[in-house]
Amino acid sequence: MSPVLISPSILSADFANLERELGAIATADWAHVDVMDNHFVPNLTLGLPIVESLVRVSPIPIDCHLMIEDPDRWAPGYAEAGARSVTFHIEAVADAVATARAIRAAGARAAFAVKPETPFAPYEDLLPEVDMVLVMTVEPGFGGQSFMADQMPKVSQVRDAVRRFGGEVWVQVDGGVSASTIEQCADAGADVFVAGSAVYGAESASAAIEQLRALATAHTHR
Ligand SMILES: O=C(CO)[C@@H](O)[C@H](O)COP(=O)(O)O
Ligand SMILES: [Fe+2]
Repeated sequence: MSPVLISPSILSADFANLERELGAIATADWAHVDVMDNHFVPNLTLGLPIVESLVRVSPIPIDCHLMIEDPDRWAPGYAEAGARSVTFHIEAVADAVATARAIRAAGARAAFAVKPETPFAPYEDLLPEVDMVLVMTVEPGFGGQSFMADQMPKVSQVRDAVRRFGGEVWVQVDGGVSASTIEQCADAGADVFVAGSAVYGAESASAAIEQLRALATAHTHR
């Protein structure tokens, strides 16, 4: 297995042709699906019925990023629908341990995400309960925003905490990740990279995926 995972975000894809758009990223590791409810974030995308359909036609596993209120209630359903990984926001969840356990019990990898202004340190004790931590490198809600380099110390902090913990917890970055920003993410300790506009905005999605993979692999510490 490659030491890094590339997870293109279909938020930048053509929503009228999602099966074809998933086919275009078949050489990636995961397909990142941004679920937004217009409450936790000021944008509305798609929900469970569409994720169920995407799981059926996707050539690669689905990586669900839930930007929704009350993930305690909804997140396990995305795991039951067949998503490989389900990420809820720590700012939205009431019981992170119970939600992560319910996601894992339904057969998916569990993860929590932190917004740019949310510190990681108060949640370090959750590491045994999850398979990944997502450090947002933009304010959640929209694709195509500028990368926030000031989040790199937080990525390093998560990586250091994972080393101390000693288990295998992946560190994901999401927002503004491109050929010009991915190396600093890998240097800081990220190993799962979400990229929307950098992949779907490229002339060739597969060439963009390979370029991102090569750059990240050259800078990873995993
Ligand atoms: O979760 C989000 C936005 O909230 C992301 O997954 C974006 O979809 C990434 O898009 P780019 O910043 O890579 O264009
Ligand atoms: Fe996302």
